[in-house]
Amino acid sequence: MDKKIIVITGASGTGKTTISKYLKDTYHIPSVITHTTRLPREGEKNGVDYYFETKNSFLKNHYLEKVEYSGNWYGSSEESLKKTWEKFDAASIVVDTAGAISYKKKYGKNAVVIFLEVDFETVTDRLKQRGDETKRLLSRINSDEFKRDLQIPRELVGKCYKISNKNLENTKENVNKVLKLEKIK
Ligand SMILES: Nc1ncnc2c1ncn2[C@@H]1O[C@H](COP(=O)(O)OP(=O)(O)OP(=O)(O)O)[C@@H](O)[C@H]1O
Ligand SMILES: Nc1nc2c(ncn2[C@@H]2O[C@H](COP(=O)(O)O)[C@@H](O)[C@H]2O)c(=O)[nH]1
Repeated sequence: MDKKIIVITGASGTGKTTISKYLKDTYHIPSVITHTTRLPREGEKNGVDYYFETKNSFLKNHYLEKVEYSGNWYGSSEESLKKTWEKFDAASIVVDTAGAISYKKKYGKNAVVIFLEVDFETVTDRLKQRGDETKRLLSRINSDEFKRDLQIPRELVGKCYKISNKNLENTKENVNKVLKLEKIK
């Protein structure tokens, strides 16, 4: 079987991490952990949610792609994906749309891109409820990256699955359908 990377993308707060956890809990599809210079949120653990880096340590790693998002750096390594593929046929990764474009370009049909769509008001409410600190939340929802990621970028039009994440149960059903169509599960 071809190795697959399920690339979960969309604006901050659209539910990407929630869906990657669903894939892990329900289908045992592991998530590739990425690196960030952002400080951990309450409850986040190094090596589980992210590899938390300083600006200096971030620069020492080699990345397949890296981005600046709302004032912090994020990057993912090819080595982590290859290590995961040694043990599993499919893995997931949570990235912004710039990252999703990079994965699609590099892995073609082996990159199954899921774009999660939620309207601006709902996503803002969800970020508040998640406990994001007000100053950071405002700076994030006003960032160019956040606004950009509310829509599918032209590079991914016709090359990704768009799923509305209004209702989580419906979203999971739609994700199940993608896994079947792509012969992942
Ligand atoms: N369908 C849904 N209905 C209501 N709440 C949801 C739904 N999906 C996710 N959430 C909640 O919305 C919040 C944001 O979800 P999540 O952290 O998964 O988003 P994200 O896209 O990974 O965000 P970020 O890019 O900022 O890391 C979480 O508190 C999550 O529990
Ligand atoms: N292109 C990449 N985007 C990444 C990576 N790791 C996370 N992300 C995305 O950044 C924003 C902000 O994340 P947050 O955890 O601070 O809310 C979000 O869209 C993530 O999906 C990465 O390695 N590359």
